[in-house]
Amino acid sequence: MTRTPRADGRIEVRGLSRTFHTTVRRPGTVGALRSLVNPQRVAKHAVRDVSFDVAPGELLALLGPNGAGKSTTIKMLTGILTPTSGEARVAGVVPYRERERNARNIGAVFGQRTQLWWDLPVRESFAILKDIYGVPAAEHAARLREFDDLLDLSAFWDTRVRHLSLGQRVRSDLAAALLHDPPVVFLDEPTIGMDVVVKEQVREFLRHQVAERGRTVLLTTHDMTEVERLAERVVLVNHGRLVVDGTLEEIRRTFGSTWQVRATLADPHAPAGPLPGIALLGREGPQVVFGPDGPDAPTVHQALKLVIERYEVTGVAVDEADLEDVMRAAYAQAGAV
Ligand SMILES: Nc1ncnc2c1ncn2[C@@H]1O[C@H](COP(=O)(O)OP(=O)(O)OP(=O)(O)O)[C@@H](O)[C@H]1O
Repeated sequence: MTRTPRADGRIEVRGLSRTFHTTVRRPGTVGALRSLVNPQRVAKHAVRDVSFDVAPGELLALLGPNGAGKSTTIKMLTGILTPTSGEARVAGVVPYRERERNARNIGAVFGQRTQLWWDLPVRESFAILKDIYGVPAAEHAARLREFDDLLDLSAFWDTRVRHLSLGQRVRSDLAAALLHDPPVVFLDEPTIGMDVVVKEQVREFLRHQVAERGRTVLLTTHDMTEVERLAERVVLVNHGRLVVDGTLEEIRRTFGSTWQVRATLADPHAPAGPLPGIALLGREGPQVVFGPDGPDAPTVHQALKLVIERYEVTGVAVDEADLEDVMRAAYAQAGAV
């Protein structure tokens, strides 16, 4: 058995901002010449005054449209970029001040590119990482066994990285990122382009790493199924700013209160009426339809429980707003800044 990580994997982000300065070319030949002599500088505020916390052992999804500032935030937390202002701590370390110390506490996987040695078989990359991080041999072997059980690595770990399929490569990257047992893991679109079976395998692995190993995970993805399967809490960013921070339940309640609970009553003549925060939307014989009533309406799961407790039912069905629609509503309402 591998031990659970000892360092406190908390992530603290306070007023974090990052501005990029780039030069733009003026149009036309004269413009190009002018730009050579007097370059036109423009400021891009990629991340603006962002604050949030991730508790040890929590999986948080950092969501936002293309260009919202997610990767720039992760780069500051991994120590690759220095913020323009604000502060961040990852497992107690300021990442961009103490890059090496931070590297020992974190694992990072960027779905679009590998951190493994392209020309080496996967297992040799693992051996090099073991030496770099000074992982004791028995611990390394035990962890590899655990990762192999969950990710089926041995089927391809003697293959050179350059010959791996995308799914095999990302599974190898995940294992490589966690071999030194970091308390904090950053995943930037880890399952992009994977087939559904491999995606589910990777999600199961991540659930296991959070629940059984107590790792803190910060995940970016554009895949709402992934968010529903993995995340309890979500931070939404848009144009570099944080626009929503809440649990999926809170976000659904605020931006997607369009659920319906349809129940079939055992007695078709039994009286039916509203419940606290729940309106009776319609009735036809034994079929009754309930929906949310007001801003303090319960979630669909709570409503389902209340309906079943209150009425004797022979069948029940639930319609819930699609998470994609909920997020669109969240951007439209909260993101219009
Ligand atoms: N090195 C850089 N120089 C200049 N501008 C940059 C640099 N890196 C990022 N940006 C800009 O900062 C903004 C935020 O980019 P970022 O990559 O953080 O977005 P993202 O939310 O990760 O997007 P995606 O979902 O497309 O990956 C974008 O407008 C991007 O063009």
